[in-house]
Amino acid sequence: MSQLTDLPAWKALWDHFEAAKDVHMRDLFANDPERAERYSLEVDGLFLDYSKNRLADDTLALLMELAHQVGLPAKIKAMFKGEKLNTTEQRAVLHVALRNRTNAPIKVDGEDVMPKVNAVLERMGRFAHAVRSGEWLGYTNQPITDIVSIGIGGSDLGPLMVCSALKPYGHPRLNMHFVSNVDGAQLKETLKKVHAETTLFVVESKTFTTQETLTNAITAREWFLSRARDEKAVAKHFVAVSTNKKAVGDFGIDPANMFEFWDWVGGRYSLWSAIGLPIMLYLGEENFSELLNGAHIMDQHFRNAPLEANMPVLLAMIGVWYINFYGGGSHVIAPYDQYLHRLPAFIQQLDMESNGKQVMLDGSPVDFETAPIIWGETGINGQHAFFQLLHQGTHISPIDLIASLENRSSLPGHHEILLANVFAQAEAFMRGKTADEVRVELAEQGLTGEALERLVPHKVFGGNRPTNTLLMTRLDPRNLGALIALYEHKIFVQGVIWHINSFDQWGVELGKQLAKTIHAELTGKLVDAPHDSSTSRLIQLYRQANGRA
Ligand SMILES: O=P(O)(O)OC[C@H]1O[C@](O)(CO)[C@@H](O)[C@@H]1O
Repeated sequence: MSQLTDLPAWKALWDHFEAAKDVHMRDLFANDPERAERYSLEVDGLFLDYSKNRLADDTLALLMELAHQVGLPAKIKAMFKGEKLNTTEQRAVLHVALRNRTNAPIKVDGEDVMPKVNAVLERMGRFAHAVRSGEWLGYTNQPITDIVSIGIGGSDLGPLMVCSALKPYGHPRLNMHFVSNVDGAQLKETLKKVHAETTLFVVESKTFTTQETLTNAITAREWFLSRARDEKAVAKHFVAVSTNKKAVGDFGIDPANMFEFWDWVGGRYSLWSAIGLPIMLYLGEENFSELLNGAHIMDQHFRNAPLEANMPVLLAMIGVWYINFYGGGSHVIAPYDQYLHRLPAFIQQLDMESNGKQVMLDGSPVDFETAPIIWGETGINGQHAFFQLLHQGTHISPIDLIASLENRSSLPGHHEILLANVFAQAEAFMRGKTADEVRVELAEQGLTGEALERLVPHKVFGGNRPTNTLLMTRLDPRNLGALIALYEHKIFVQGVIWHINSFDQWGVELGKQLAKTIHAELTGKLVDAPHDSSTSRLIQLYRQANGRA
């Protein structure tokens, strides 16, 4: 495999970095009045301003050259063609088929997957219609009022994030609940809020072997049966979403109540599949279709736009510039929208579980950084918490500022304040405040001499801190679909650059294995498995506290 670090563009980028690393964005803006226009682009209802980054035309040209040299265009084609890019599991990577609105055939092992994708989508639509219209009745013949989605990771975060983001589109009779944590507190608190007669449980698990989800599902079923007192009633109140028909049957959910998806849909890329059932139940078939439409528009853009005018590619390569050259190991997602408050958590899994890898496709170790640490919070709350570090700390953390132009809260006076803060933060991160500007400001406040000078270094902002501003016309299903697909493809591009497999997640396995043994020890089924002294002591402490010493 050609080594990334041996590629001419990689080497040229290092030379360029040495020459350009100290350039200040203030100067880049001063020297190019058209910078904002040239360094921005729009895809449908999504506008990206990437002008407030430490890069110039030659930087971008080299980054695009690197993308060509690693063979990105061919990899994009390969994904859409259904090639098995997930090489450790021998699986295709085809979340794009789930939102393939043209219905052009997409083949896996010679079989066009579109007919089965559409068949499941239609079934989901019929079921969602029955629940939403009130035709689907519980065991006491009442319509469903509460939906409890039980899943974790990719089988939770997508539906949770989308249902939160699109709450204004939600069905007025339906209350959505999401249970992921095996800490019984979450399920217990949820069950306090619902009634067995009017609650539908959607058990979501790609493998249907995930301990957290199955434990929660079993407890939920026991709770339900303790009220309904009729096994037959389960069929009206439990449905499953999975790739594993047998395990669903073994669990006791009628396969007729199972919505299927396939191993070529990665967990964290699965909200477009039947895993999106809670979304469809809450938002309806039309809005779910719009979500798919938005993603499809981004897919088409990603597939067809030249690299230098390709939104996911630009975001990815700008990320590579900071991660690999500036050593910026973290990336902040800051939505200025309360409805998007779960977006940072969603993108955190999407990015870190995909690209948190240390070996390349051929198994050899990487000798460069891969995925950044993704973190974030609603921007306005972040401003009053961690933005201090982003402005004056020692790390460089690029930030995505995400907002909608249209006001959805309909409370007068709020949206302008919100957007003023988005734009002000982007400006402040870029411009900073020089020592001379601080002096003028302090002098205006009446300070002079030593008192003034003592304060100056504390009040200086270096600026030159990178941000991308992503604006949606409005936060609606279609724009949200496009936004999510944008991040999915960005992450794919970075994985291609780094020669890693973005679609497996072996790193989550070891802890799961060890937990099985320790669980057996905590429950007295196994005595004293070999551990290090720290782990043994922690187990001992648990036993003492629970009278099992
Ligand atoms: O859908 P499942 O099989 O229950 O898995 C849930 C999550 O667990 C993981 O495998 C990691 O723990 C994720 O990749 C996945 O989204």
